[in-house]
Amino acid sequence: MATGRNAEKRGGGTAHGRNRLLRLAHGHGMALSAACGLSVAAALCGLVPFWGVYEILQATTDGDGPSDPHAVLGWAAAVAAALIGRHLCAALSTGLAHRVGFDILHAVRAALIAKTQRLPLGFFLDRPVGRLSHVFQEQVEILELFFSHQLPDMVAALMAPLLCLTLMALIDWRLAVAALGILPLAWAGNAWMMRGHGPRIGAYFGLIRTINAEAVQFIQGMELVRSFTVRGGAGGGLGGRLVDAIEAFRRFALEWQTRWLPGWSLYAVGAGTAPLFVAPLGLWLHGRGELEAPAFLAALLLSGLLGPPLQKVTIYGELYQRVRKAEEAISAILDAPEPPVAVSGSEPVREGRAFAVAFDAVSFDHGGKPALREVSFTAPAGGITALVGPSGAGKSTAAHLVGRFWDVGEGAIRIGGADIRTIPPERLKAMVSFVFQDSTLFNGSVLDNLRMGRPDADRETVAAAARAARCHDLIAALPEGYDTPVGEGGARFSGGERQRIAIARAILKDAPILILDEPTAFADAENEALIQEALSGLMAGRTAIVIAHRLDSVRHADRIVVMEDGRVAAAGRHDDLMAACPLYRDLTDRQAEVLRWRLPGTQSDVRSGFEQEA
Ligand SMILES: Nc1ncnc2c1ncn2[C@@H]1O[C@H](COP(=O)(O)OP(=O)(O)OP(=O)(O)O)[C@@H](O)[C@H]1O
Repeated sequence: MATGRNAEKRGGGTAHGRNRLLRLAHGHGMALSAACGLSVAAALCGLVPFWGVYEILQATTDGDGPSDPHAVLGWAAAVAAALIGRHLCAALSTGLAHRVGFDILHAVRAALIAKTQRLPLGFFLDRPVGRLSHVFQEQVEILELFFSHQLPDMVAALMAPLLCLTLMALIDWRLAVAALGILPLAWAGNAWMMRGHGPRIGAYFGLIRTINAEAVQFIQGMELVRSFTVRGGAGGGLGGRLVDAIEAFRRFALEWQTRWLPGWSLYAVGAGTAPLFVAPLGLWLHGRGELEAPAFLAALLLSGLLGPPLQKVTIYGELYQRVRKAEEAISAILDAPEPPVAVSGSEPVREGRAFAVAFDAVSFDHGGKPALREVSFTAPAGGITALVGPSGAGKSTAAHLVGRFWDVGEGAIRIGGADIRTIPPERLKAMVSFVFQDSTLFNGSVLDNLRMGRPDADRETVAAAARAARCHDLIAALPEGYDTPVGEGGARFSGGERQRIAIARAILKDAPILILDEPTAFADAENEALIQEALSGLMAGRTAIVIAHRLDSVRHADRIVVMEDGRVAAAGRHDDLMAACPLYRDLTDRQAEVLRWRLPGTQSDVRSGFEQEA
């Protein structure tokens, strides 16, 4: 059975990522420990004034005056130092933790970027952009927030109640025990609040991912949205889905808050009511002469300090669950299986200017749905091979497999005799160039975009490639020439102009194999002629696989492979196929019909196509 993308699931998993938080912290252990220690020190300093006041009261209410004036002064100084020390420690802790947080933020983003360059391109075709950008942005920031803020605060919030109880026990252990009376109520509130919390956090992130994915589609499809404003039309659909996603999130958040509130209220009341347990016992002990007034007062004040850190502990516990989910999403990318490189099993690549590309009984499924079945054909070295066939026949899938967007399920694709799975990914990347129907340009100058093909190319070489791709004049006429910014996604250029720049990029890259996916699909007549000229320059001496819907553009190809339903129906030259392949004849007839219906002047006549000398 062809396995295709299913193999990805088997090889994946997040086993390596289980302790990723710990691994991320590794190397920052000293700084993180210092940040947490300083945070605890700040909490301790916050308690010193209470203890100091207690000591001072003890010393001054004993008799006619302070029994030990030096001790009183000493405690006053300690209180003052603690007030300053508390803020100093907190500031140092924050500073240290932020350094670690931003280091980790940087390291995770760098790891994600490096990983995404090693992942097969199919990984990105299979996932919505919004979902991936949510991981790169928000979820990485959740980790940064955790290390910068939450971890030191959480440690301090856990330690503060223990310190409080210790001081109370030093005053009178019975009062400390009484303060523990808050625990049953707080525990019950916490348990109530946390019911079903794990799945809800998962649902929370799921809804945010949906909003991101819909927002990206909505903005990218704005032209469509504006053109179809009719109620229930495609535009209404895109906008409507985003509105629905936002509304679903609002409903979810409100429902979650409603469920969470009673438990939280119970917990907050429970955690904050220690004085109610301490006061009656203290009064009773004081009445029996077993507890002095200053000690009673200090214990009462200390018990009042138990509530806020305990409330923080719960909030941080909830935030920690979000951190775990974010870490899981990041790990799912970092631990995703990379295309394996087999070390043996085929001939080595036979060096040469051009390489033949051979499909050998290739089968492939898209997530269980068969897309290619035992496809075999050879694209001859240095020649043009056209893939034609009805929509959904598997042409794009076959072309993508040459670049290992996904790995074949069964069979093999060979370049120059070598199974592409044995070719190191960097080498394969250098061997194959793609030009798609609608090429993307990246924010940056025209020069930056062209140099993606060859980063070390000098300006003269870049200009020569642009001349060959018929876009030099267009670029030279721009206000800053080759240094002109292209605008977001190349917005400054028409579709046809973008295609010619993409072709110049491919000329610079100088890969021996070209995959062209209908590169003239969206061009007007004038641009189409220019793109054809540019492509002729690009294809010279290279092995080209061209996906073509318009058969007239490839009638001169060296080989035409007719695909139907994931299989090769026939292969040969135009004349042979016209004689022997009814499907090809039918496709050609239908196209001729379309050309007859074309409005006069809107499109070029049947073109010369990719000429054989190309
Ligand atoms: N990323 C994908 N995920 C799931 N199914 C896919 C994916 N890409 C293609 N398919 C399915 O695989 C089959 C072959 O699609 P493919 O795009 O390769 O055909 P095609 O001949 O290039 O079609 P077209 O001419 O319309 O572009 C179709 O049934 C299609 O729905």
